[in-house]
Amino acid sequence: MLLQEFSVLEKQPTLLSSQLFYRNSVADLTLNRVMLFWKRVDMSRRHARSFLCVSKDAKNTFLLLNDIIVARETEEGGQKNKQGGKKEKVPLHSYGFTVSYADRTKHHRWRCKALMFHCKDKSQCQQWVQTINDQLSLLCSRPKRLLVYINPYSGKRLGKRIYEQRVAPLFAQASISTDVIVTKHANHARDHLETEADVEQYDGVVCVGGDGMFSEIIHSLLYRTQRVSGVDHHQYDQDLVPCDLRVGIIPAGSTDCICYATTGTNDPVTSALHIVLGDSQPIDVSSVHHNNTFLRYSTSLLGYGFYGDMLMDSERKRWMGPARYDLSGVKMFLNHHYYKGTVSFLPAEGNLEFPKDKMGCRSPCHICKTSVNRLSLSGDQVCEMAKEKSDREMSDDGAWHVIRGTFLAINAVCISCACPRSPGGLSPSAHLADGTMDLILVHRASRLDFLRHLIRHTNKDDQFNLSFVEVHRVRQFRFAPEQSDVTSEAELSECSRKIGTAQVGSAPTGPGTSHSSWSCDGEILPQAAIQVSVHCQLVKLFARGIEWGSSSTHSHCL
Ligand SMILES: Nc1ncnc2c1ncn2[C@@H]1O[C@H](COP(=O)(O)OP(=O)(O)OP(=O)(O)O)[C@@H](O)[C@H]1O
Ligand SMILES: CCCCCCCCCCCCC/C=C/[C@@H](O)[C@H](CO)NC(C)=O
Ligand SMILES: [Ca+2]
Repeated sequence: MLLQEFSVLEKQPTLLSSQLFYRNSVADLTLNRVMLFWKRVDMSRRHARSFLCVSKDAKNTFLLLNDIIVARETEEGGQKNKQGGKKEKVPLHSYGFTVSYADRTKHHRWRCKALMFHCKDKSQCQQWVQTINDQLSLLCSRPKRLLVYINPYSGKRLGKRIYEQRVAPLFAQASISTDVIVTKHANHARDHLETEADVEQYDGVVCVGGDGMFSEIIHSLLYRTQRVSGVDHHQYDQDLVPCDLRVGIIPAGSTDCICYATTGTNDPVTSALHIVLGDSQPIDVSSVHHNNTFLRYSTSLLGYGFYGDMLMDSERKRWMGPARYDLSGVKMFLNHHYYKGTVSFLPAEGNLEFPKDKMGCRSPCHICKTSVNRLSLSGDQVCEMAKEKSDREMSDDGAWHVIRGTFLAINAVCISCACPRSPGGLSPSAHLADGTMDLILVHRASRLDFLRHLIRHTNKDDQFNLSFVEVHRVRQFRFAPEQSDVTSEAELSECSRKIGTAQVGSAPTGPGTSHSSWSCDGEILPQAAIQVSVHCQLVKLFARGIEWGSSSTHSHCL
């Protein structure tokens, strides 16, 4: 924070101010509506001198109220600090209080830290604790009650331990009450949330697991929201109603790309702190239809060809944990299958950036801020947008682009899909909440070229700057696989066995057949012919997007 900004915030009306002890020195501590700040007093001078003006180490002189978790009275004789440090000496007074706060550390990770102040008597100490906590209770975006689902089999099967050891203590510290359900089978969370849970009593739902668990949660929340609002999600062109309840993700899965792309890391403590502080980040969701039947929602990767085949192969290796993706990835790379089909898409119009621009989505993102959710618009604005939409569709073939080709991969992402394996993600400059998705078409190419493309996901080179790769920012797309005349009964029954849901008459999909299958956030879709439409800001997360800079940026440093 700049000194000028600090000076503005400092001038807010004072709520409480006293002289007390901080780090064995006398300090003037002040609380106003936006921050807690302190100035060390130089006792050797007649007039108190501001620590801010004289110290070379001007760190830790203020905390924004938004970053404070809680204030508590400290036990007599000092308290071990949270990082396992030494007991702080209590020099003159045995009464003290601790202020816990969220501190930004390297690589977008946050940690819970604590500051200790010592008071002259117990009543002063109590007054400080009470006043700080009263102010915190006015921050109404902070959750008080959460419903938590833990998938004990996600990723390396550490979900339960991660929650109990690293997350639950933070929730307890912030006085958040929780109902915790450890799932017993796939879709347990989805069914419970949809039919049994009394969602009205919660301020949010937390899933401990990976992208698949997040997908379960948002499916039930979105089903419920559309049902309550009388919206039929089977209608492809229907505007969907956004879900009010926020979702928190404690990463414990194999990919964790929703968490990584919305917080900048896959760190459980960071996610827990975003939840505790009540952050809110909307994200786009796409709906996938086959004819006029709704299939699924997607927030991360909708992938046909390479990723679809890889996902289908990796499902049989789930017991291997995250390594299953590496093995299946290598296998599919060596198989080098390509698939014929026709992709049609409606490009995103308006004042938008493009996927090849180097500007990513960084918080606070002006692109996402100005991309409004339809339901937050006035009646006139809705009419205007509806007219634009119908004009666009009337001029139909002019607006829709059609590409017939042979593809190694077709990927559609609403967000960057950054994850530990690919820190930039499948589309590094995709926006979290701009109402568009990036459609990446990887045309037939040699193995070596495809390898170059894949490797560029893992480094800073541009994976789109290759002649066989094209990328478009779109609002809708359709895919039709080329009809195969080699479909045999054996292929059909193999397909039904693999996905369990194949309809009689649908073409077989997957490696070794003429059609691939779509992986939709880790689930295999039963049909290859799909229509996809993006819905702007349909779901909200306890996150704040990726902030500028990856190194330590203490909010309390001047
Ligand atoms: N108790 C359970 N037993 C078996 N499967 C479960 C259980 N609970 C949830 N699932 C299913 O497990 C699937 C995968 O879980 P999850 O996404 O948490 O982990 P992952 O696949 O390791 O991670 P990622 O999706 O990030 O790659 C989910 O789609 C979910 O439906
Ligand atoms: C030879 C090196 C190749 C490295 C290629 C790395 C590319 C990794 C990109 C992964 C993006 C993952 C997007 C997220 C998808 C999830 O929905 C899904 C289910 O969890 N996970 C996967 C792996 O499909
Ligand atoms: Ca988007």
